[in-house]
Amino acid sequence: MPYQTINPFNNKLIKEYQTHNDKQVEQALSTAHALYKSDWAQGDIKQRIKVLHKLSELMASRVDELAEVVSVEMGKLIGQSRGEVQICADIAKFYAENAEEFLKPVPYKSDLGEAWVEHHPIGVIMAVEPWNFPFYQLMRVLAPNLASGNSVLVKHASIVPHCAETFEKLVSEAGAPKGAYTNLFISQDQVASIIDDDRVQGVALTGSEKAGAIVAARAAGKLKKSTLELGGNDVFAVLDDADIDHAAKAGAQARVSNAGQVCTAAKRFIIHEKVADEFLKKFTEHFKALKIGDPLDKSTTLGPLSSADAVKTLSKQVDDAVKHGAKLHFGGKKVTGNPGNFFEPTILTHITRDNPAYFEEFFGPVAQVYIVKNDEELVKLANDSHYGLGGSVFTTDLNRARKLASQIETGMVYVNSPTDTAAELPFGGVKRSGFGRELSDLGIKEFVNQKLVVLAAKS
Ligand SMILES: NC(=O)C1=CN([C@@H]2O[C@H](COP(=O)(O)OP(=O)(O)OC[C@H]3O[C@@H](n4cnc5c(N)ncnc54)[C@H](OP(=O)(O)O)[C@@H]3O)[C@@H](O)[C@H]2O)C=CC1
Ligand SMILES: CCCCCC(=O)O
Repeated sequence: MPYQTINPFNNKLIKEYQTHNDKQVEQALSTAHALYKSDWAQGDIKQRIKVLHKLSELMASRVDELAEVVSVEMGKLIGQSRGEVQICADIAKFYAENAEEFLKPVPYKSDLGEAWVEHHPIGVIMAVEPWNFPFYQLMRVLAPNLASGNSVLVKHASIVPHCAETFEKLVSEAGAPKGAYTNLFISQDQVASIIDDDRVQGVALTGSEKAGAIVAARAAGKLKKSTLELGGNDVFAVLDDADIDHAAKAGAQARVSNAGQVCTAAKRFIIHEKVADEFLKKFTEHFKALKIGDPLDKSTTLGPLSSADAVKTLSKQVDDAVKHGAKLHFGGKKVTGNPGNFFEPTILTHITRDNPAYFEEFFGPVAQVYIVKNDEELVKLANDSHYGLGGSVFTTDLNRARKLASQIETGMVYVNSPTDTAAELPFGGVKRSGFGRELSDLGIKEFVNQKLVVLAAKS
């Protein structure tokens, strides 16, 4: 796949980027490994924390400029791109302020003697990242690993090379030495060869199940740990005692944010039968009010999908769903007469379990609406999924919410809010949504050696 910047708003090719050859890859690997062996990685964490503070300041001071790079390259609304840049600054700051605490030795009580667990970097980490949050996905893997002393090589998605190059420059400008973070415009075969290399000790991927399965299998074949954050088919549950105005507005936003291209977007709307008509009416009104347009125009409320292929995939999914009996309550088609990758906000109802759509993730502004009689039916439907990433429950009864949150088989559940993300909270899922956690104290420990040391009581 060529590394190209194509503006999804008008499908104009802006720039094609030169790929890296095997010699350049070896140079990057060798530099990253040498840095891991140096005092930079093995020595005082304070030198690394200083870089994260600077990186946070740099991103926070360039929100508008960096946000435009995102919106032009993958079509995110400019306001949402600004939010993405800001959370990147927050993540860098969070690890700058907390990594030392997370990685300090942990004492263990033992009859064997004085015991503690130390946290050491393990080497070069290969990261493979997607286009939908082109800076956030990079910061999510860089910040904890730079703090712990691991060197990071990244293969970013081939449709966001400007974001990839820009982020690498920011890390360098923040004072990170060469080798701490290296962006590689490489092929999938080159990724495989890098994973095979003994200097690489871990692999992190965010993306599709298909990519995750291939990359994690390659890593496992070399006995290397991987973390995967893959697709999701998150429920947005609305109980009979919920604030319907709030749920309908939050639900519409949760489905169409980033044009629906979010792994933790609300995708399956499971509504209690007592409030289904009211919810669907208000939810549909919000979809009708959406305004497609240039992501750089702040009056736009629904941007383009990331690529023409993404529109083709989504269009086929919707057509197939209807062919298998789903009812098209609203929308359903690619927007015509526009050079951009626009798809109508769409609502599908009456999806039965034998419809392929029932188990499919729709990575675009397409909502599936289901109606249930009670909480038991809700949980059964919510958990009848190959995925298990996030999910949300809207209700005024928090005890009922707590019970449901514990019963829903995902990595994250939010009550009275769509699934979100924050530096201090773990992020990740189960089942085919992947494994491992990013962010928070959990994210920094995925790729460290948690080494036990015991001073034996009896010599
Ligand atoms: N969890 C998440 O946040 C995301 C999930 N997705 C899921 O993925 C689906 C498709 O989106 P898409 O962008 O095509 O996702 P992909 O999984 O194809 O791409 C994600 C990243 O993986 C790389 N990649 C893909 N296959 C391989 C491979 N065999 N070896 C090494 N690297 C590989 C891609 O490179 P390249 O770009 O060069 O193909 C990209 O950098 C979406 O519908 C959604 O379900 C997508 C984006 C984010
Ligand atoms: C809100 C941001 C979540 C990003 C999750 C993803 O699509 O990878």
